[in-house]
Amino acid sequence: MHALGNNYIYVSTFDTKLPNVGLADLSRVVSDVRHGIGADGLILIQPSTVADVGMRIFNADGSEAESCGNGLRCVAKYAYENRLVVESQFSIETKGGIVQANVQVLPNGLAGMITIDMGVPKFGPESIVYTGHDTDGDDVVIEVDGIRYVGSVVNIGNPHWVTVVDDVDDEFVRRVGPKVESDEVFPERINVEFVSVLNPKEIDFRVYERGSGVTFACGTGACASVAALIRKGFVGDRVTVHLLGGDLEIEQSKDGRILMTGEAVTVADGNFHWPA
Ligand SMILES: N[C@H](CCC[C@H](N)C(=O)O)C(=O)O
Repeated sequence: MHALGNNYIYVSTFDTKLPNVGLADLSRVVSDVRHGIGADGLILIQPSTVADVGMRIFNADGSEAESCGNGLRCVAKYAYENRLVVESQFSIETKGGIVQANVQVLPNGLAGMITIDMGVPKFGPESIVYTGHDTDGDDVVIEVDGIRYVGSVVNIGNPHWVTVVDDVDDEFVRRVGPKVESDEVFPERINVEFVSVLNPKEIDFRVYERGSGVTFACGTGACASVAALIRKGFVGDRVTVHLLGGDLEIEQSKDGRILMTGEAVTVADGNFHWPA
């Protein structure tokens, strides 16, 4: 499945037995377009004792993340269409907390747009694992090639560093993104977002994801970016985020919750033959 081109291999443990391998290895193999299938990572859809369904997400490098916005919308679509849940509104457990899904049901009974209530984000270096000292409120300064860049730190289940740029330039994202992602002040690494404010209701967005690199879209990154920009007064409380793969609608509720609405697409289903 994919959401705005951010694709993962989804395995439901409700009806599939996982091969007897480490999940990090499984994610690395299935994500490899030459030796596996090709994706930004692996997502497990599994039973939960504290929510209607559970999700675990592994990046292409095998690292496990706390949450995944695009993944949550695809999990919600799968859970609804495969009758893992009975209602169109239900809860999903992630390592980063429990979120609420709301599935738009189309006339044909399939899932349309999906809204995930991502909860209230936390802000600033104290909300993540950070070992540096170059901070200013929510912001953390990272030096790359002798230039100091300021970014807002947001924890929306997983960690993000959001920097405002005049123009989201691909070369800049690919050059600066990995150096921030793996800077020593972030022992657990971090997702890196580059945003350009077009007007109070629209931003351009690019991402260098922790563990997957440049992806077409990052749902948690879009949520983190809008939350950070609202705090700075740069945008209103309803923003269209223009990502490489398409648009997400992000809204902050009166009580500070971040709501993300967007697509989820099923590409194929079948059996993966683990190498002997
Ligand atoms: N790379 C992220 C996980 C995937 C997030 C992204 N694909 C999304 O849609 O939120 C991390 O290590 O926290």
